[in-house]
Amino acid sequence: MLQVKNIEKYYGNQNNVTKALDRVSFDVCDGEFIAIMGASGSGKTTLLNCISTIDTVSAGDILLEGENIADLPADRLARFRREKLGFVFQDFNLLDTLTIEENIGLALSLNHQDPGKVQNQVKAVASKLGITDILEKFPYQVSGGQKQRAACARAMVAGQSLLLADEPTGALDSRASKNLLEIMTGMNRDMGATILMVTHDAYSASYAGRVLFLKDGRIFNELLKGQRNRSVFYHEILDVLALLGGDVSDVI
Ligand SMILES: Nc1ncnc2c1ncn2[C@@H]1O[C@H](COP(=O)(O)OP(=O)(O)OP(=O)(O)O)[C@@H](O)[C@H]1O
Repeated sequence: MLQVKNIEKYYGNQNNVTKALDRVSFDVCDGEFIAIMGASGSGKTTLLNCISTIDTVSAGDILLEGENIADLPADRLARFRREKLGFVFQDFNLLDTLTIEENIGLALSLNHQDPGKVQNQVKAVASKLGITDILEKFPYQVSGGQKQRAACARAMVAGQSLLLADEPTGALDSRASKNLLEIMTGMNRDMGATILMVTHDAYSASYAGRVLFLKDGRIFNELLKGQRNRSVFYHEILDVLALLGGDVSDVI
């Protein structure tokens, strides 16, 4: 589904260059749940921004369902993002002036879909994520955990291929975080969502099936959960983080 091939990203100019990504390559298969971890400044957000077409790579290629995103003309980018990518951010990014229902259906409405059909699709996904009772409310009237579930619904309501999550539990307390991670696991396992999640948090990463560790812009290690349970996987993630060095308190 997603091929990241030897990508590099430099910031700055000739006198002051920061290499944020250094020959990063990996593939994501349809139906995978992958976490990307690394200390602050290791390149996680840069990687996500390049995959989400918000930023461009300095070298290398990113292919989503065989299509090279660097070749997309500017006028197709917004539509590409709406149709192929779903986003879940730390700070929810819901529009305050729209109801939860309107927020979830926004990508479909922007694609000029029939309002009746939009409503049916929104209701179907909202019911799966347990937020049917808040559809008429505005974001300020619901909890952080409910907002994030609405963001998850928005991220997959249009049948988007890939859900990109940037520190999705960052603004939630531990109970709401656990609830969201269980919802995301359900979206992955039962609804076939392919998820790429950036996180500082080993507990969040332990819900994924595979964890990629970035260090200084390069892939330092990779862990596969396989048949192990989440708690064993969590401890293995902590072991790799200890090897990664740096300020461990920063990454757990
Ligand atoms: N717009 C920019 N201009 C210049 N340098 C940048 C820019 N964005 C990021 N960088 C640099 O690129 C490197 C990678 O940054 P990035 O934000 O991707 O790291 P991160 O792993 O997401 O960190 P954090 O966990 O703190 O968000 C860092 O050295 C950072 O200072």
